Amino acid sequence: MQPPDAPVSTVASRSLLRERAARKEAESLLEQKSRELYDINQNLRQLNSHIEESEARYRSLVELIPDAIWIHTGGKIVFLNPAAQRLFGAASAGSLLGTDADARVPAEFHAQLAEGTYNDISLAQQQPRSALQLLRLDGALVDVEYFGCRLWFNNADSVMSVAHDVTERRQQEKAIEHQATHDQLTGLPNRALFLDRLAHAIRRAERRKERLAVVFLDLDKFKQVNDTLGHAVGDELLRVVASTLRHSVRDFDTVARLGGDEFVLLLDSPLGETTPGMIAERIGEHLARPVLLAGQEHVITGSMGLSLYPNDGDQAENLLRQADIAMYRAKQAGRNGFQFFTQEMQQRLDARVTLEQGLMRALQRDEFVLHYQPQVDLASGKVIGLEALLRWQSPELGLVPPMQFIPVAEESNLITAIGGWVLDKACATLRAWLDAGVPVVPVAVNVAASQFAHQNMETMLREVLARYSLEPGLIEFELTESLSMVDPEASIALMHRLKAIGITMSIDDFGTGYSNLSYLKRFPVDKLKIDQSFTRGMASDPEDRSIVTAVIRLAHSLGLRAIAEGVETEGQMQLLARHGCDEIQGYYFSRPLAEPGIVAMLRSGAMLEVPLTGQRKPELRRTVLLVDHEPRTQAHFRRLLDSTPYELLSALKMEDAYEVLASREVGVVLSGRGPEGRSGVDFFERIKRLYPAAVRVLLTREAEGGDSAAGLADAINLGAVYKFIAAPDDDAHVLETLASAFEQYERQAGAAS
Ligand SMILES: Nc1nc2c(ncn2[C@@H]2O[C@H](COP(=O)(O)O[C@H]3[C@@H](O)[C@H](n4cnc5c(=O)[nH]c(N)nc54)O[C@@H]3COP(=O)(O)O)[C@@H](O)[C@H]2O)c(=O)[nH]1
Repeated sequence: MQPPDAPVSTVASRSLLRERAARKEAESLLEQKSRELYDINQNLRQLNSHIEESEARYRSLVELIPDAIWIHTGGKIVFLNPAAQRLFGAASAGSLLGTDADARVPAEFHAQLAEGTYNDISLAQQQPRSALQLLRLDGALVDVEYFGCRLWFNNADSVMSVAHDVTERRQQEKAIEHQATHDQLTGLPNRALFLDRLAHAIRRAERRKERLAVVFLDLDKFKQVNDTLGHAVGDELLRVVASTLRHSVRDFDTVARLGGDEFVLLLDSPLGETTPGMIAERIGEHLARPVLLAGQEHVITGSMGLSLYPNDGDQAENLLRQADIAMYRAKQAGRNGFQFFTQEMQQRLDARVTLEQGLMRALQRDEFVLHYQPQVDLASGKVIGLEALLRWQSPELGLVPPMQFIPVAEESNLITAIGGWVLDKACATLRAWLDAGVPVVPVAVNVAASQFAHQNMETMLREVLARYSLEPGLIEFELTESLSMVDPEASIALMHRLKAIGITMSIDDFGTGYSNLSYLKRFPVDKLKIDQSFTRGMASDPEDRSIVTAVIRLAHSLGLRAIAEGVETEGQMQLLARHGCDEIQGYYFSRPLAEPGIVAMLRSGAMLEVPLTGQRKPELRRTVLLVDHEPRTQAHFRRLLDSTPYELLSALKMEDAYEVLASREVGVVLSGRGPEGRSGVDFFERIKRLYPAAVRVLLTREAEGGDSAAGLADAINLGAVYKFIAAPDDDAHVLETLASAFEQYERQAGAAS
C-alpha cells in the first residue's frame, strides 16, 4: 500500500477509485437495507401489536359475552368462557376442561343438539336457535337456546357451542301459560284447557275404541254460603271442593273449574257400563262429608250431569253442553243427585229456547194481556181488590197461561222486562178506568223474586205512578217468601222504601216456600195470601185445615190480613169465614176476567153473599149426613127419615161429604164403607179431626166378624166411630141409634156453648 502523498499511477488510482465507489455503493445499499429492515421490523411490531390487541379484544369479548361458549375437540372440552362456567355451575374452568362435552347434554336432547350444529358460522347465523336443555354439574336442567358450528381451533377440527340461558324467560312463559289455562283460585285447569284436553281425549278414545265421560257439577245453594258467610268463606269452600274432587278421581282424569261454583270432570276411559254413575255417586258422597267453614260444620251437596263419548257425540263443546243440560235436570229433580244426558232433555231445552225467543218477540209485538181476578172481603162481600194475571196472546200458540212461560221468563231473566210491562199496563189500565169513571179498586201485581232483586223497583214504581198520576194506594205488590233467601236485608230495606211510597204488599203462596218467620216479622207487608193448595185441601185434609187456620192466626197475630186464594166452593168459603179469614179470591166468586168483563163487574157492584161469621151457633136441627155410594141405601134412608124431625143430607162419595160438612152444620154423620174397603173407618178418623162435634155412626154388617172386625174395634176404641148400625134395614134399630147419637151431639154442643 502506497503513502497518500506518493505519486499515484493512473492504474492504481483508477483501481482505488473503483474500490471506493464500490464500497460507497455497498455502504449505501447496506444503509438502505438496514432502513428497509428497520421499516419491516417496525411494521412487524405494529402488526404484532395489532394482533395482540385484536386477540385481547376478542378474548375479552368472549369472556364478557353473556352467552355460554365452549369448544370441544375430539369430544373433550378444550375451552369455555366464564358464562359457560356459570351456566354449568362449575367452580372453575378447570372442573370442565378435558371433560366430555356430551355429558352436559341430556340424552333426549342429543338429536336437537346435532340438528343445531352447523358446518360453519355463516350457516349457523341463518338458522333459528334450537330450544333444548343442558345439564349443570349439580344435575339441574337449564333451558337454553343453542347453536353450534365447526371451527379450526388450536390446529384441530373442533366444535364451538353457544348457549343462551332462557330458564327465567321459560318460567315466565310457563307462568303466563298457566294463568291462561288455569283457575287462579283453585289451581285447577280452566274451561279452555279442559276443552283442549277433552278434544285430545276424544281423538285418543276414537283410535283406541274407548269411552269417556264428562261430569258437570254445580254446587247446591252455594250462593247462600257466599251471601251468609261472605266471599272469603265461599272461596275457601271452592278450594275444599276442588281438592275433594281431585281426590275422588284418578290422577289422569281431569278436574277443572269453569267459574263460580261450576266444576267439570273428564273421566278418561271409565271401565264398564256403570262406572261413570258410580264415580258420580262417589263424588256425591265425598262432597257430602261435613266441611269446617268459619268455625262451623257445613254439609255441601252438588247436582251433577253426565254425558258420554261416544253415546252422546264426539265434539268436546257438545259433550260439555250436554253434561250441563243433564246437571240442570238434576237440579230440577231436587238437587244432590246426578242425571245422564238424554235426547229428550235436548228436545226440552230446544223447546225452552224457542219459548224464550217467543217471549222476546211477544214483548216487541205487544202480545201480552192482563186478566183480572176479584178479591172479595168476607165481612162485607164487596170486591176490594183485583189481581192482575198475565196471559200471552200468541198468534201461533193461542192464549198461553203464565205457568207455561213465567218460570222460563224467570230463569232467562226476561221476567225483568215482562214484570215492568205488567206494572206499566196495570197502571195504564187503572188510569183509563179512572178517566172512564169506573169504580176502581186496588190492583195487585205479581213480582217475581228475581225481578225484585234485579230491578230498580223503587225508581220504576215512582216513575210509573207519576206517568199515570196514580195514588200509590191503588197498587199492591204480591211478593214471594223466597225473597228472604236472596239478600234478605236488601229486600227488607227495599220493601220499607216501597212501603214509604204508599203501596201495599202481600206475601203470595204463603207456606209453600221458604217460610222464614224471623224474616216474615220484619217484612213490612199488609197481607198473607194462603196458597191455593191448602185452600183446596182444607175441607177434607186435617193437615191442610191446620195450615190454613194457623196462617190466618199468624197473620192476625202479626197485625196482617189473611186472604185465601183458589176458593172454589161454598164449603171452602164458609170454612174460611168461620176461621176468620179476611178475604177470598177464587173461581167460587169469579174466574180471572179480561178487561171488559172486570169493568162490567166493577160497574155492576157485584157482591159475594157472605155467611154470618162469628156468631154461628150449632144448628140443633138434627141434620144427618148419609154418605153411601149405594143408591138403594140412600133411597131407604130418605124414606125412613122422611116422616121424622131429622133433615137428611146425602153424599154418594166421601169427597162430596167434605164439601157438605164444610158448608152445613151436621149433627150425625152416617156412613157405610165405601167400595175402597177400610176407607169408611179412615173417613171417620178424618171427620173426627176436621169436625170433632159431628157424631160418627158406621153402617156395617161386618161388626160381629170378618176381616175388618178388628179394624172396626180399633176405630171404636180410638173414638173415630161413636156407634155402628149392624142392621141398616132394621128401621127401629136405626132410629134408636140416631136418637142416641143426637143426644150425644147435643150434650157436646151444650157443653161447648
Ligand atoms: N211474576 C209473575 N207471575 C205471574 C203473573 N201473572 C200470573 N203469574 C203467576 O203465574 C201463576 C199462574 O197464574 P194463573 O194461571 O193466572 O193462575 C192464577 C189464577 O188463575 C189461579 N186461580 C185463581 N183462582 C183459582 C181457583 O179458584 N182455582 C184454581 N185452580 N186456580 C185459581 O191461581 C193463580 C193465581 O195465583 P197467585 O198469583 O198465586 O195468586 C201464578 O203463580 C201467578 O202468580 C205476573 O204478571 N208476574
